[in-house]
Amino acid sequence: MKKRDIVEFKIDAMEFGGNSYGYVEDERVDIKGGITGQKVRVLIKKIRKDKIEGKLLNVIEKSPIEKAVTCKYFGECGGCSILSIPYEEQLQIKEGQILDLFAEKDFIGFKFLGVEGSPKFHEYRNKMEYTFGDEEKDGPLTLGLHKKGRMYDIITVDECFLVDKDFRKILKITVDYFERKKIPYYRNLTHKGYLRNLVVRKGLNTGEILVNLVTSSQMELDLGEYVNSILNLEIEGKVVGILHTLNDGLADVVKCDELKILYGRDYLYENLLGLKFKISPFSFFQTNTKGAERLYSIVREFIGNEKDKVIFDLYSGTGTIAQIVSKNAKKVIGIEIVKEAVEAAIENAKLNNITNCEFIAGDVGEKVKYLKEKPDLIIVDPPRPGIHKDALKDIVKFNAKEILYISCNPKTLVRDLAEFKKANYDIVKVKGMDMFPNTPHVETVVLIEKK
Ligand SMILES: C[S@@+](CC[C@H](N)C(=O)[O-])C[C@H]1O[C@@H](n2cnc3c(N)ncnc32)[C@H](O)[C@@H]1O
Repeated sequence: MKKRDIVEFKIDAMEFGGNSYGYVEDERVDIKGGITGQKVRVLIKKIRKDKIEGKLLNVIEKSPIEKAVTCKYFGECGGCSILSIPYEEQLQIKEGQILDLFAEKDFIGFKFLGVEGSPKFHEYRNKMEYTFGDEEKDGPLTLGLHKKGRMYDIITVDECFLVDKDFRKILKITVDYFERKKIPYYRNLTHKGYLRNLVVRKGLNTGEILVNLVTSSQMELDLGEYVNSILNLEIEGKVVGILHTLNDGLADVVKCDELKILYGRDYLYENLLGLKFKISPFSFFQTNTKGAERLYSIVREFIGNEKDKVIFDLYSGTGTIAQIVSKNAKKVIGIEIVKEAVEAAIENAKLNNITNCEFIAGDVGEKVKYLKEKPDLIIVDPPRPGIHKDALKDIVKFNAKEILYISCNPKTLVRDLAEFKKANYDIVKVKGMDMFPNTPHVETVVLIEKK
């Protein structure tokens, strides 16, 4: 086998995160995407001593496990890559992936409670970040998701069932409006153009919707007519704010240079487990509301009913977990790097009449070592890269009896658990919660205890 060869093989197994592999003449080839049992055509991209990497060109034969009904964009769109696998089997695959990763580190003797399915399998997302573009050179304006494996081609996904009807209607009216006006989209190659993203957020329990149009500052456009078209839409929810974010950053990510409120307010409210949360446009909030209610209930179950604990909530976002566990606590201290999320957390605690939570803005790696309290329980919920090794060293120094680790990446989770094990922590309980049906991702909750 050599670089640029095109090979065909059957996929042997899928790994956590969406990669899979198969064998060509006893040599393992790793690819992005793919489902166990599919016969695929693959372009060999890299041959290294320890690894051969290929690019999936197309699926020649479906896998026998692909029995579920898919959507019209399946196979072309980069989202929902395992939609064709029946949901029960998706959960089994995720369970196997978590257990494999734990086994690779020789973790044994813990209670594994399986992977719980999301209460909603379709229309579960409360936030979508759509991109403006086109599907073919100089074709009509599109607004939606990236085509699979293509950086610059965008498919309009106005029939996508990851979100509810309101999202689909807002997307459709937006793309039609700007196509009619012939407004150019921002091209990432030349950095010229205006329309960049449309971010829609909805409180699934309150019905409140926030629409955020993200553009460059290369044009000055009167957006009054667009705002009215959104406000006149017949939808189930209620649009509480229409925002205009200016972003002249070169990277293809939503970043805010300036935020203008075109209508209403720049936040929405969501209710979760009897608490009210104010969510600002750029703060982290779990994207599967019904799944988040289950995830946080698992957190409550894992920490038990013992009262008067001192709890740290590290990587606290808008303070959801801190407030949910506050009933069991004498005091909760949250640390979060996004300043506006901390401001929202403080406001949220006031809104919920919670007086025993304190939130600190900053990097866990810098702030945690200065905390004076002695925690009984430390909750960590880091982003995908996991806990920075220096922060982990400082966390361990607190000698807390229990640590509850919530992770959206079981690979970095097991890496960090191995460090906690070295510091004399034992894994007690593990449970997966599927916050992301039809995608290769899964959330894992782990309780560890000091020996
Ligand atoms: C997976 S989210 C968890 C948020 C929150 N626990 C929740 O359930 O909504 C991870 C959070 O960590 C924050 N974060 C990322 N790196 C950080 C760091 N070095 N220090 C503090 N917070 C960080 C992110 O902004 C994000 O809000």
